[in-house]
Amino acid sequence: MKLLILAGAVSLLVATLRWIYQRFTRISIRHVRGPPNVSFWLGNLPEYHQNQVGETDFKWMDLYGGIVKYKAPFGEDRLMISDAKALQYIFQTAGYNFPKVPERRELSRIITGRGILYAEADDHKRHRKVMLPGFGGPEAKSFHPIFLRCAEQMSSKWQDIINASPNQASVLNIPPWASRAMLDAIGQAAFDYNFGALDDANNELNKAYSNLLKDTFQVLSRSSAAIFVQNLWAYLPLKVLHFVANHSPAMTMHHARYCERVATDIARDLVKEKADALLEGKGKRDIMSLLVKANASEDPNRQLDEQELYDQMRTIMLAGHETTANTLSWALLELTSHPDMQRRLREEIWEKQRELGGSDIQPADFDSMPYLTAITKEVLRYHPVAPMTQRMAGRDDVLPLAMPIILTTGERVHELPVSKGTKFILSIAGYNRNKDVFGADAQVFNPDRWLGESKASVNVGVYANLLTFSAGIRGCIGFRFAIIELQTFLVELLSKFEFTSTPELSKLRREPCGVMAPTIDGQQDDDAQLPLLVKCIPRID
Ligand code: HEM
Repeated sequence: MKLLILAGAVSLLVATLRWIYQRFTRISIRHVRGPPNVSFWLGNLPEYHQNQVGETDFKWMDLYGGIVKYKAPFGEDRLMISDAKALQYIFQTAGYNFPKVPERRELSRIITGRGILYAEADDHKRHRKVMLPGFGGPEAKSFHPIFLRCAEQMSSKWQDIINASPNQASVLNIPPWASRAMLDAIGQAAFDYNFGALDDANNELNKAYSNLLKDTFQVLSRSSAAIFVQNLWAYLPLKVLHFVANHSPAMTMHHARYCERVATDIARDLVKEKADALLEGKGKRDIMSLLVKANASEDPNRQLDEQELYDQMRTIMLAGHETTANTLSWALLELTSHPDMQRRLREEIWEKQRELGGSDIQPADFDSMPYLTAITKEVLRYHPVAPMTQRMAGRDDVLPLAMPIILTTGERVHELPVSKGTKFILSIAGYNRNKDVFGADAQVFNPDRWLGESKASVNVGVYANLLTFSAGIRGCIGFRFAIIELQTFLVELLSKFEFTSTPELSKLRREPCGVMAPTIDGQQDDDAQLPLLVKCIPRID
C-alpha cells in the first residue's frame, strides 16, 4: 500500500512538471477548439468514458470539427481526431512515430501478454512478418467450412429451443450465443482445436473469456476514480507500471489474471502439439501451425520466443472472438429494427441458394450478393466494436488536415503542429460517421449507400474506407477472416430464422467496455444483452 501511495505522489509531481513544460513549450495545441474544462483532476474524461459509445465523439465533432482539444487530468491538453487526412498520417504515413500510450498498452499486456497488440516498432514488424502468412485472403476463405459448421451448430441448438417452446418462438439473448460460437470458430480455424464452448457454456476457457473485456474496461465508464488512477499510471516508470499492473488488488485485474493462467496453459500444450506434428511432417493449415512453422525459420526477423508464441495465441483468441461476436449481435439488432432490410437480405440469400441448387453458398458467392455486402459494410461502419484507439506523438510533428480548422484565435489552419508526448484519441466511431467522408446522412443506418459509386478522396481503413479495422501498419490482421465469418453466420441465420423486437430494445445501450457491447439501461453491470424474439422460418422455394 505504501508503495502505491508513493507511486501516486511521484506521478502527481511528474504530472505537474509535465503540465508546466507543456504550457510553456513552443508547440502548443491550446488554441485548438474544444469543450470547456470541467475539472482539474479529471478534465473532460468522465464525459468521454461515461457516455454511451460515440455520443461524446459525435457531439464534439458537430461542435468543433475533425480535430478537438479536450482536457485530461492536471489540465493536460489532448486531441480527439476524426479528420481523414490526420488519421491516415498517424496510422500509415508516419510509420511507428505515433506509438500506443503506455498505460493502455500495459492493460493490453495483462490481457494478451507481449503479443502483436503489445509490440512496438521493430518488435512489431517481426511479429507481423511471422503472423501475416496465416491471414491472407485464400487462408481466410479456406476457413469457411469451419465457420459454417459452427454457425450450423448454433442454429440447430436454436431450432431445438424454439421447437420445444409453446409458441414456436423464443426470446434468445444473442451475445453469449455469438460469443460461444465465435470462440469455437476461432479455436478450430486458428488452432485446429475444438474448445467446445457451444456444447458446454461452463467450459473453463469460455468462462475465462466471457465478459473479459467488460470486466477489465467497463470500470472507466462506472467510476471517475478509476479514470483518475488509470491516468496516474501514465506518469509511472515502465518497471513500476509493470509491478502495479501485476499486483494491483483492483477487482478489474482479477479476471484478466485468471484468464491469463487458463489461456497460457492451453497455449503451452497446443504449441508443443503443433511443434511435434511439424517434426513428424504432419503440419496442418491452422494459423497456429503456420505460426510455429514460420517460427522454425532460421531468420531471426521471423522468430518469436516461446512466451511470445503463447501470448500470440491469447491475442488471437481475444481479438478474434469478442469482436466478431459483438459485431454479429449489432448486425442482428439492425436487421430486427429494420424488418424491410431483414426481408430483402433473406430474399437475396434464398435467391442465391436457389441458383446454387441447394449447395452451400461459398465465400466466392458472397461477392455476387450486393445486399449482403452492403449490410456487412454498413454494420461495420455504424457499429465499430473497437470504437477508438489511443496513440501519442513520438516526436514533434505536423498533422495534415483534410478539412481546415478554425482556432480560438480565429486563424484558419490546414495543418496542425503537435509536440512530442501529445496524446490522442483516434475516434473510429467518429470517423465512420464523418459527414465529409460518408455524406450528410452519415448518422443514419443506410446500407443502400454502398450500392452506388464510392467517392472517397482520402482512403483510410483497410476495408471499404472504414476505420473499423483500424488502418496502416497496425491495421487489423484478421479483417478478411472476420468478414467471411460474419457473412457465413448472417447467411445461415437469416435463411432459417426471423428476428423480431422485444420491449427491452427500447432501453438498449452501446456500452463502452473494451469492445462495444449491447447492454440494457439500468442493468449495465450484467452481462451483454440483446434479447430478440426468434422464430424458425419455413423455406419458400
Ligand atoms: C469485427 C471484427 C474485428 C474488428 C472490428 C477488429 C478491429 C481491430 C482494430 C481496431 C485493431 C487495431 C487495434 C489498435 O491498434 O489499437 C485490430 C488489431 C488486430 N486484430 Fe482485429 N478486429 C476484428 C477481428 C479480428 C479477428 C477475427 C482477428 C484474428 C483472427 C483479429 C486479430 C487482430 C490482431 C492480431 C490485431 C493486431 C494487429 C497489429 O497490431 O498489427 N481481429 N483489430
